[in-house]
Amino acid sequence: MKIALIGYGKMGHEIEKVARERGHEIVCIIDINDEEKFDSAEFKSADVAIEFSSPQSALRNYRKAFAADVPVVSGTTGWLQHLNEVKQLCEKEGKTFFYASNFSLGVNIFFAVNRYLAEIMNRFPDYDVRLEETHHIHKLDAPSGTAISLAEDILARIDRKETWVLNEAHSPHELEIKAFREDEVPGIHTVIYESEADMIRITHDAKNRKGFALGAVLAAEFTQGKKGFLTMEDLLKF
Ligand SMILES: NC(=O)C1=CN([C@@H]2O[C@H](COP(=O)(O)OP(=O)(O)OC[C@H]3O[C@@H](n4cnc5c(N)ncnc54)[C@H](O)[C@@H]3O)[C@@H](O)[C@H]2O)C=CC1
Ligand SMILES: O=C(O)C1=N[C@H](C(=O)O)C[C@H](O)C1
Repeated sequence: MKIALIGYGKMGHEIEKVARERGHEIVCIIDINDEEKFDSAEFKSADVAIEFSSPQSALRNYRKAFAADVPVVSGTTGWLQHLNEVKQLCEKEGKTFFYASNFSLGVNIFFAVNRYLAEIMNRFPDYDVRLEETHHIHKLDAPSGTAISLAEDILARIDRKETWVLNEAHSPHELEIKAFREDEVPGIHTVIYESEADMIRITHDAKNRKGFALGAVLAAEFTQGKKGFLTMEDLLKF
């Protein structure tokens, strides 16, 4: 496949490696201040663009890629206030867009375990639930996109929780998410259930960025011949 990269930072470099190992060609690399490249023949020749940039630039990049009729796979976090707009572009204008707050297989298995545990815990109100995430000090958004996905899955299943909050919860109906920033940590997410008697903790701890990058390239391969808004549930079928 011919792949364009939008955002050539930590993830862009990791994705380039995995994509080349899987036999793909990188036809165009667009980083900050490269906007004219969206109009280039190289970009327009791409079968798909993989976008990992910043919360502030993601939506503009999607629009630019769609205008060139290039499908987009994006892992950028912190832009979800525009989600409905992007879904509408897919539905009304037949664009292809694959989004995941976390592309790693391990995290998507962890999401399934989180959903199952939340279903059980809905019947046990003695347990309070909270989330913690730890990432490298360069991360621009908090809480992480992955923590928000975990929180939304919990809110959909635990009736006693109504909304998530970053930092301290002030009511039992709030689901607390604590975000820590330390050194070069690739990403740790923990869901904690605590009663007066005990504590149950489930954790996903990324050892590096390879899992995110492989998932993004698999998603790019999956977009071929497909239209609409796609997610890891479409790719992994669980
Ligand atoms: N969904 C997932 O599995 C994962 C998501 N992420 C998310 O991906 C995003 C990027 O992460 P990293 O690569 O670690 O960040 P990074 O800061 O290392 O790289 C971002 C790159 O985007 C570039 N950029 C900034 N504005 C741009 C623009 N307007 N157009 C094109 N490029 C632009 C920057 O110059 C930089 O090279 C973050 O939002 C992060 O949370 C990160 C890892 C996994
Ligand atoms: O910024 C990162 O590094 C990561 N961002 C994603 C998120 O916000 O959940 C995924 C992963 O945790 C790494």
